[in-house]
Amino acid sequence: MAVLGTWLTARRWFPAKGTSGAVERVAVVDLHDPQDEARVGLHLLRLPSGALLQVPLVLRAPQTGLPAGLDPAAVVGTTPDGAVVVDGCHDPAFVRAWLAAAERPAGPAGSAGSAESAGSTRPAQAGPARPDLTGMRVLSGEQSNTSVILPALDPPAILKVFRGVSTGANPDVEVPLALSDAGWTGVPRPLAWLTGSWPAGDAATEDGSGSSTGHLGVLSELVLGAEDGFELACRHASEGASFGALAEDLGRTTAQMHAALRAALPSGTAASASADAVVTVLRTRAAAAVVAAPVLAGRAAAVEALFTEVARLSDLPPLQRVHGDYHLGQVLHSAGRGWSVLDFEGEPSASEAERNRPDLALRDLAGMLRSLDYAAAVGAASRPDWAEEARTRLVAGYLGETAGPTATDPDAAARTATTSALLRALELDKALYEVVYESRNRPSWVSIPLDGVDRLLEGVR
Ligand SMILES: Nc1ncnc2c1ncn2[C@@H]1O[C@H](COP(=O)(O)OP(=O)(O)O)[C@@H](O)[C@H]1O
Ligand SMILES: O=P(O)(O)O[C@H]1O[C@H](CO)[C@@H](O[C@H]2O[C@H](CO)[C@@H](O)[C@H](O)[C@H]2O)[C@H](O)[C@H]1O
Repeated sequence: MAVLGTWLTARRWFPAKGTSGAVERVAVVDLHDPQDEARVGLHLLRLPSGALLQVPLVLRAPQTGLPAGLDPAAVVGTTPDGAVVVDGCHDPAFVRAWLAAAERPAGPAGSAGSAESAGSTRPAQAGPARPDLTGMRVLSGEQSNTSVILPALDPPAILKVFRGVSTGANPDVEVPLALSDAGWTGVPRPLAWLTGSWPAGDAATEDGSGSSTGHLGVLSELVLGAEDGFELACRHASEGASFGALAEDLGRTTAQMHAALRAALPSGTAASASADAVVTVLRTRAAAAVVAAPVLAGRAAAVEALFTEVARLSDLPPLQRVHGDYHLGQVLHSAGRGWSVLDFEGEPSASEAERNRPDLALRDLAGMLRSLDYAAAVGAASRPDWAEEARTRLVAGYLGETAGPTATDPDAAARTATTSALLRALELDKALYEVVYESRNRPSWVSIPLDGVDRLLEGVR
């Protein structure tokens, strides 16, 4: 822990910025690199909040030197006995050890049935004996986790190391696996995943073993020639180019994702949501946001007034499994595949129960509407109607693909009004979350969601 020191707290993926309290190591999952004597360990650190953080490290004896091409900035420090400590995600020894230890689906995609949970007994296939790591590189973007691109693997892949680790199946393994097994091609196929165990601490374990098991990372098919949705949208905004057609297509992909989620992971609650239950969740989240970001305090009464309108709605749509943190940075666009959807982990700070809870599918659409607003701001959209056009086309694409209200439907007007009231409330909910997220992570961006909050509250008394 002394070696990690300030290196740890300065990482983009370190989630406890601005909080005090000790960070302690609770376990090390040891891995073995078949080609190197280095010690590869996945260090699991308990944060003051109780959450577990994964930090893969490679320790090398001083005389052995560093692997060729290793970024010198990946060296974290030196232990008192002289071992060089390397940030594992940058070190080929870690990737080889990970690939050797990971589980893989038995047969071709689509033949293996439904997704399994962490620690499953899905028959494993062996990993490559000598994986080709040529061109390996760590993504440097705004990520809560850490991803390593492995373009020379067969097939080309991306390894995502989960920084936040929790007991049980990680939705970012379970959901894409279920969607691909069900034949939906809008998600990159998971190729392998790693589970690990650690002492459960005070928590009671189901099997009485005193240890917890959970997913530590996933290797997925790399979408070739893909552009990140946020960068694509920002570029269109700054060039004054319409994003309408791409947004409409994204709306259709989103509706198809929701249909695939309903089919692959039925939620078991066919019943519609009650307006009271929806508003209770909205109020709880808004209250937490106001505590975390005092800049919202003056808006609390208007927020409550908008939510009260939702409490009056009847005939809400059924709940289902959703993406949970849907924004332009979670979708890729490529010429060959169109839109692909990533990252089913939900909001980074959500509890496991919150991530798996059936929800309103419109929550995802609302997230994407917020993201178009971000793209207009970050890309400094030169056309005043850029965001409005993209937003309208996104919703049109989505509703056109769902069995939404039709001209012959006698309740069409009422259902359209319910959809738009829910979308507005869910967009506000996301914007409040974003104010907290930006205050903690990118304070200079906080005005983007704050402007969104104010726009959504316009005219609300
Ligand atoms: N299968 C993939 N193919 C190509 N690029 C990917 C793939 N998965 C992720 N990426 C890239 O990695 C970035 C981060 O991935 P993501 O799963 O959203 O991680 P995080 O949860 O840390 O935000 C994406 O924005 C995208 O640029
Ligand atoms: O992708 P993550 O699961 O890590 O999501 C978190 O980080 C996102 C930032 O990368 C954050 O998204 C917010 O900023 C985006 C632009 O960078 C914007 O497109 C999104 O609409 C906005 O919410 C996300 O909220 C957070 O959970």
